[in-house]
Amino acid sequence: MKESSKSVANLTETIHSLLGMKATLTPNWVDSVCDIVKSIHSRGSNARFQPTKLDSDWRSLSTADEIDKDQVIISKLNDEIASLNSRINELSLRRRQALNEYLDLKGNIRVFCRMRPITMGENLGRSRPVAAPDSSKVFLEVAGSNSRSYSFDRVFPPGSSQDEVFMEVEPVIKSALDGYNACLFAYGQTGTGKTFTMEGNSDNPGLVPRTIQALLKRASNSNYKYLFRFSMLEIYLRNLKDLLVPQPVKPTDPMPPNLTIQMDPSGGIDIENLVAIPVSDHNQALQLYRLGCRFRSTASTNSNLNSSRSHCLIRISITCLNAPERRREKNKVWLIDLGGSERVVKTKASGRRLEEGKAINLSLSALGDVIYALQRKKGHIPFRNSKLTQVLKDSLGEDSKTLMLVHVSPKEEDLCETICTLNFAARVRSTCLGNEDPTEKAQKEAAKENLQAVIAGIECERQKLREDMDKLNIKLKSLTRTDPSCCENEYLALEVPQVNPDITKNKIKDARAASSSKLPGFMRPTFCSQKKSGTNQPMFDEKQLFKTRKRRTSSHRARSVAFPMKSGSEYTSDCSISGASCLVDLMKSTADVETEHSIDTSECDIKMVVFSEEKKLVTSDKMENKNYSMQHLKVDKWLQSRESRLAARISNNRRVPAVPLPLKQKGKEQNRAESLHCKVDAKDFKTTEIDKHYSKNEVVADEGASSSLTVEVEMDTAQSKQSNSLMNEDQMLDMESWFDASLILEDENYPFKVRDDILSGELEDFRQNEMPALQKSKEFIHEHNDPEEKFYVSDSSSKSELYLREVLYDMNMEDTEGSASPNMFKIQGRTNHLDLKNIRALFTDDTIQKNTSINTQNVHQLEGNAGKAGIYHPLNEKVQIICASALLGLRLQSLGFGDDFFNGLTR
Ligand SMILES: Nc1ncnc2c1ncn2[C@@H]1O[C@H](COP(=O)(O)OP(=O)(O)OP(=O)(O)O)[C@@H](O)[C@H]1O
Repeated sequence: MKESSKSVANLTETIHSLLGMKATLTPNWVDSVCDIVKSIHSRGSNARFQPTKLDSDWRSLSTADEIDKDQVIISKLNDEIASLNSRINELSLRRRQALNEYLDLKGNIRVFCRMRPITMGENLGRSRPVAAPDSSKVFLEVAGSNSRSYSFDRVFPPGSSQDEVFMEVEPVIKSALDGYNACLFAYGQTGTGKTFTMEGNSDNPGLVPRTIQALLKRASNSNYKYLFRFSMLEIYLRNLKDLLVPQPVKPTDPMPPNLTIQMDPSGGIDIENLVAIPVSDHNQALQLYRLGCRFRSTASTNSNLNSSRSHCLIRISITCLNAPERRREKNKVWLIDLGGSERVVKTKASGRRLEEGKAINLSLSALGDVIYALQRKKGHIPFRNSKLTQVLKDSLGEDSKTLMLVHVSPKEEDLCETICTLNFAARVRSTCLGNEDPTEKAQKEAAKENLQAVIAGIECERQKLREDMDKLNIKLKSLTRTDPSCCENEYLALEVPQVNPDITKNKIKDARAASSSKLPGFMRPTFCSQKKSGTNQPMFDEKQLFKTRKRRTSSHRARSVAFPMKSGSEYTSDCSISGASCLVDLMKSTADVETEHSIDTSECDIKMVVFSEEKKLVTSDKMENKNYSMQHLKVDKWLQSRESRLAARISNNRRVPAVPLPLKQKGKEQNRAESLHCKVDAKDFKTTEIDKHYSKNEVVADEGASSSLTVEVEMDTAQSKQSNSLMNEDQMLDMESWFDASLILEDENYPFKVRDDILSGELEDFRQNEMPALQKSKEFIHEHNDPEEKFYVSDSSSKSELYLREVLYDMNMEDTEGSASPNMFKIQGRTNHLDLKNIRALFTDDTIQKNTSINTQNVHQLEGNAGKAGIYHPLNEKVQIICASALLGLRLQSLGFGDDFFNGLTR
């Protein structure tokens, strides 16, 4: 049965292949096929093959009526679709070649000129200095005999519409779909309509929305699947800024990372950290574009109330694999709204405006040089002269299409700027009126027209074939009851990369780590420099991205003030500045009017656009993000509490290191200690801490030796080494945490009481994390407790003694080489900087210093008050000598103690 099902499954394929060889069919073969079919029917298989005669070709099939008619039709349809498909591909290839030839004839670098109309309220002046006598010439009327005319690939007079402009641009867009890199520039004096051409308005959309629409529409009509990714950045004062990353609003807001230009081995340019968002829908792309526009650096100038102070670059990356008509699998289209060129002599700009103007002019000049060099096919192309040309290096070469839309003002007062602009355009185009040979020009025109006709013919034929294919697909669908597009093997299953902030963040982090790890230490960025440059911030800060930043409401805007600029400045126009920046700016030069960088855009806006069509993904990712966030929250919480604890300690003037209790407390506390040795999770944390300390130092208050005032330190090197070898890294860490927590304060009734405020926050952490480890270490200490290795201190052990004990303790921790370490110093080899800091703090603490200064005078004073709680007991001379020697030997100074302390001990 299994075998028969298999043969049924294979039958279709077998028959198809046999039908494909119908020319060589023999009656015997036909009979054998019919037998197979019959045998299948007789076995009751669910195959529905009803061979019938379809056309004359099949009359030879004696049992044709048993062949499934549907299957034959389906196979025929598939064949026809496949042949149509290959024909369309062939035509596409021919069209690409023809288009490329056409664009070559037109010039890979083409220059258009658009003249801005006179806007409402503008004074035209006495005469009209700029005129467009035909569609390729601009005539400039200058006083005297200096009138000039300039030639362009196309001139758009003042009344021309956005549609007309786009029609001329469209071949470049088609070329971009064919796999060529393309650049579209809007160049011109400030206020001449560059942004209008590129962006347009709701009634007259500009080149950017039209280009996006055209690309998406054409791609949807293609046989292949395209992936588009949208990026937007600006070059402001020689810095690259990603416009799709939320920009800081307040000075305290984190800076987005700086973008850097990278060149891959194949010469391709990549902008590191630049966000590229996959777009599949026109509206989605437009929303991103609008969001990016809101982050642009703009300011009010004399010439334009809303002047762009940077170059705005939109990059549409196109990926399409295996399409034969494409030049390369990945290419990009750049749509660039250049900053307005300015004449500083005229604008009299100063301060930031001057800087901005200078930066814009320099990069425009660099761009002109590059295009000029490319036109002249020079050996050296000066790409490195500006960030703009560096970014566009791989999109401005021979194999790319470049279109520059030069904008001029119709006003007489702008004549100088217009001349500059037209000269720039002429240089870029490398041709002026009169330079071209008329015969050559006519031939070129004829060839262009011919190619245009070829392209139109191909497109028409392709369209017809496409329609036929669509019809066949519908028919096939009705027969197979499946979506033929799914079966179309020509379509590539392009996996659209999802924007995962975590991945992006990690990628950037890794990349940074990798790049910085290659550098020697002194060249690596410090924390401060990173913070300054913003590189320490993740590109997609999770908190930032998912947190709704408060939008500036209209009331907030209303609080912005409008004030006139100082006379004499170029900013005679009123400038709206937010209240926050107002005072600062008034104090500065008025020329330094705040450039508006980021307005009214929240991260949520971007998120909404990016994830609008990927809600499912977000939902599933959310869980991961949540877990991730929770983990981070835990760590953050821990770090915060730790920081606050440290801060509290540092600011606390009454801080003393942990010391064992004086004799009079001994009995009570020893009992507590004993009870806690058995019960580690006791509720009384204070006692636990104290007990821990006892355990740590193995200090035993000896009642019998209460008046001896002797500290005996017995050192057993062998034992010590053994102990050290037994203490593992975890235990060391636990001990460190534990020491960190063991701060106690003086109190009248309970002289060495654990500070509740410090420890309360730690209690839970301690119970959960440190207690088990502590218990382990305690057990360890008890296990290795040798009575001979104990510190013997008097009942009335003073703070001084105990302080020295602390010093010795820390010293021994520092002295990893020291062979004379007592067994009790089990954390040898690890520097406990926190404890060290605590001890240092003693010496800077007035109150404590008074009591703990170890000099003879103080010792005598303290001796007199030995019986009183809270007063240090004088030290025995012997102890002083031992300790001083030990301190000396163990490089006290390397611990950071000053000479005062050292002298005090040795005196
Ligand atoms: N072709 C046009 N039709 C109608 N209005 C136009 C046209 N060109 C420009 N404008 C208007 O002129 C003004 C200035 O234009 P726009 O802001 O686009 O200049 P710009 O060259 O981008 O200036 P900048 O370089 O300072 O940013 C705008 O109000 C715009 O609407």
